[in-house]
Amino acid sequence: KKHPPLPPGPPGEPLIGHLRLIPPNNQETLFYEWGKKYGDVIYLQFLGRSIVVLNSVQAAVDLLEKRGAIYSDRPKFVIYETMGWTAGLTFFGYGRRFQQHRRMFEKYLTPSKCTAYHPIQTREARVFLQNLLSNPDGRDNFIKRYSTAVIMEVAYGHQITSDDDPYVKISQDSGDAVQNAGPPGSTPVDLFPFLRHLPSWFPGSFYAGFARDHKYAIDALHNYPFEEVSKLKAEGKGNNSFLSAQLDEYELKGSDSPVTLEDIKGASGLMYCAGTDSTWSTISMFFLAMVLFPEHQTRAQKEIDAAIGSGRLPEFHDHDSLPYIECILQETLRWNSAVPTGVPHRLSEDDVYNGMFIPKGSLIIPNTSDPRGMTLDENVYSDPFTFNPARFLPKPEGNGEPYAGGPFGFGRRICPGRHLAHASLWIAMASTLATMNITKKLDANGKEITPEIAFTSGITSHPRPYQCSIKPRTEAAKDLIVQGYMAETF
Ligand code: HEM
Repeated sequence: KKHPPLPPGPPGEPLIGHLRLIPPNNQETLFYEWGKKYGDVIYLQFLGRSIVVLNSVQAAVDLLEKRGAIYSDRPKFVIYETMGWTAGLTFFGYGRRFQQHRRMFEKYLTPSKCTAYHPIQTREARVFLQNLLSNPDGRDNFIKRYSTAVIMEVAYGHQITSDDDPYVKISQDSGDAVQNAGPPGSTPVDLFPFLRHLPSWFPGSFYAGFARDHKYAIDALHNYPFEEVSKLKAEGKGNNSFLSAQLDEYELKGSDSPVTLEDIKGASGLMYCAGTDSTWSTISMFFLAMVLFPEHQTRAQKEIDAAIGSGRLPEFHDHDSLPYIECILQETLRWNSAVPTGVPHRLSEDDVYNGMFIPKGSLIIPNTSDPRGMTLDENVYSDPFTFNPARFLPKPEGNGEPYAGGPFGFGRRICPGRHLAHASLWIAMASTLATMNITKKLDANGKEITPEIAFTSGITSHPRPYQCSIKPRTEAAKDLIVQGYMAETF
């Protein structure tokens, strides 16, 4: 059949295409390099499977949003399925089950519903500050604990009070499993599902073995909270959570319920999983940015001092009087966001874009929020590698540049947790800036240690471990942290 030419791309090898050219990790960097050479839309091929990488927001909006009816399917996530993700929205194709799960999430996570979770976020932000005060070197663990605590309470109504809590273990094991499961939807096993049946030493099968070994963690994530909340409900003590609300609706609708108990388990497990690592990673990026670009920290602190003084901690109602904090949040998402190559979409019909033929079944990878991808577009962002929150302020104070499109995905699959995520990020950032100074650590010779800008690879990307010094800004700030913690937890 005659069709227009495929999008441009690097030459592949006979039969195997680009199989050997695409690295298993940090693919986004290579995609960006190819994008600069071949254009915004590049075509790759793995043993006959088409992959299209989108390197500009324009192309992603044109295809994933404007043509959402055919670009919202997902490829098969064989690795995640093997691991036990059989009822999670992220992994559903575009169809009835997708619509049902999407409704469950959207109904529970509207901007106005999300204001009901502010007290949880505020309390956990205060606990976070107290933890930083007691042990600044535990920063990354405390960020993780904060992100986990918020989403765990929203999803399951469970409040973490100690590290021995069984939910903490479940969260650690499931987080490790997801984080190390390879590029989502594009490992060799995802592209050639027969590999899942071969032993993990067989070339290309490694992630299938990994998935089998970690299924226990994903099963526990689905079953344990479900059983705990069901038990509470049986005792007439249901809690205020996504899981409990879904069970209430299920009971109310009885046999007319459009979803099953498996759907409810899957949706709550996914909410927990999708919301934890991404928030944790984004707050870690924020700390890294504050160490490397201290001038913006100083400017934000001046803004906080002028707007709310130094006699109390920030609250959500301060949001509109702290525009620079919002710019810092947005710049963190642009500079280095948590999900660098998004989650791949799948094209469900042949399409033609700007004279290029995109075949049905292509895996569409939006090279989104990484600085090496769309947000590095020099036509949109001046000096794009530099962390500069002022770029968003209107001219002449700033550059009037737009917030990054893409950190939360695109079109009909855009992240349904983005309002909750935004609030978690905002209160953590504002509270930290109001009370702490984040600076470079000194080595044994008194020389500053400059953290490297480097990231892990996986469905979410974290800064590689780095050191920094975190100290209260003043004695008064220290008192505020302690008082805030006591007021929230006793
Ligand atoms: C900073 C935090 C977060 C970031 C950067 C982020 C980013 C993303 C991205 C890039 C996608 C893929 C969208 C696409 O396919 O086009 C996504 C999907 C998703 N996110 Fe988030 N997310 C965050 C927090 C959350 C939270 C807090 C929740 C839940 C409360 C959540 C739930 C989901 C779900 C369920 C999906 C799958 C949507 C679908 O397939 O239709 N995310 N997220």
